[in-house]
Amino acid sequence: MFLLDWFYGVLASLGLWQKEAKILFLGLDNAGKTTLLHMLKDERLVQHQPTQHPTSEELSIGKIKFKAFDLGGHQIARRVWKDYYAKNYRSKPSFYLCKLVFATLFSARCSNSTFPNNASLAFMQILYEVDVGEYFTQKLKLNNENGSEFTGWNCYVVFIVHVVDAVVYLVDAYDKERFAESKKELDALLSDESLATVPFLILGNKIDIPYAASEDELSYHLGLNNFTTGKGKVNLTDSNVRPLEVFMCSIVRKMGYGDGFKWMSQYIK
Ligand SMILES: Nc1nc2c(ncn2[C@@H]2O[C@H](COP(=O)(O)OP(=O)(O)OP(=O)(O)O)[C@@H](O)[C@H]2O)c(=O)[nH]1
Ligand SMILES: [Mg+2]
Repeated sequence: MFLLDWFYGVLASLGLWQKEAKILFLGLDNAGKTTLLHMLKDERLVQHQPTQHPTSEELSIGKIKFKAFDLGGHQIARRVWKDYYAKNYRSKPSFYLCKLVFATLFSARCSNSTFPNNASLAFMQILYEVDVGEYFTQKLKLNNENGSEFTGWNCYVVFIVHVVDAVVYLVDAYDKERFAESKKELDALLSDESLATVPFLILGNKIDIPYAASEDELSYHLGLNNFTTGKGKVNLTDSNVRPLEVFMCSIVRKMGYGDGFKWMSQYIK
């Protein structure tokens, strides 16, 4: 499995190995989302047709999930954009109480004192792709078909659903005429309550093209000068500040985005 090994290697080098990252790739049409996704997936440069209608693609390898949304730049597609992340993805952990009857499934394996044990919690995590929060159990006396009594449990679990871990927002740094348009869409994302705590990695792509914008120029036009939180290791845990940084890159030259992902990975739990 050369490809898989290689991919794990890449994810490790980007700091994402062993992280359950759900990352949205957003940005105007033609910014390079699909190119980046496929570069991360198989290091191949593929020419893609522009996305005419909003589409999503989820890559899942091991514990890592990339969820990519190519949302097209035309007006109709953009109206759907907000609906996409607002309805389907909530960044803040949302809680729901789930009642699971594990009597038949786990009672044989658990002693009274250890249910739910690590194995059953891991099972729930895998089954529901969530973190397990608080839980409490209720002991039950149950009967087998043959009438004999055995102990079972109702287990009430609060699942923590981390729906989006980060947003990678791509901007075509060469296409200066569309900076205002890109800013408008980015502003809408940044001011949306449902994405309030989500780290944003802004990638200024296509710097291999002469006269592409510099980082300063792009940050200025996107209105981010006062909002970037610092490259390198910056601890923002107690600050209530959303991690946000701009990294310039060229996906075709395979440069720049690696540093961005490494920066972002420190904010993915
Ligand atoms: N010069 C240059 N071109 C790039 C780079 N990255 C992507 N492109 C080109 O930009 C164009 C758009 O790339 P896509 O990946 O299809 O863009 P997208 O964001 O998925 O666009 P939509 O699907 O329309 O939303 C393609 O022709 C890519 O080859 C880069 O780093 N440098
Ligand atoms: Mg695309």
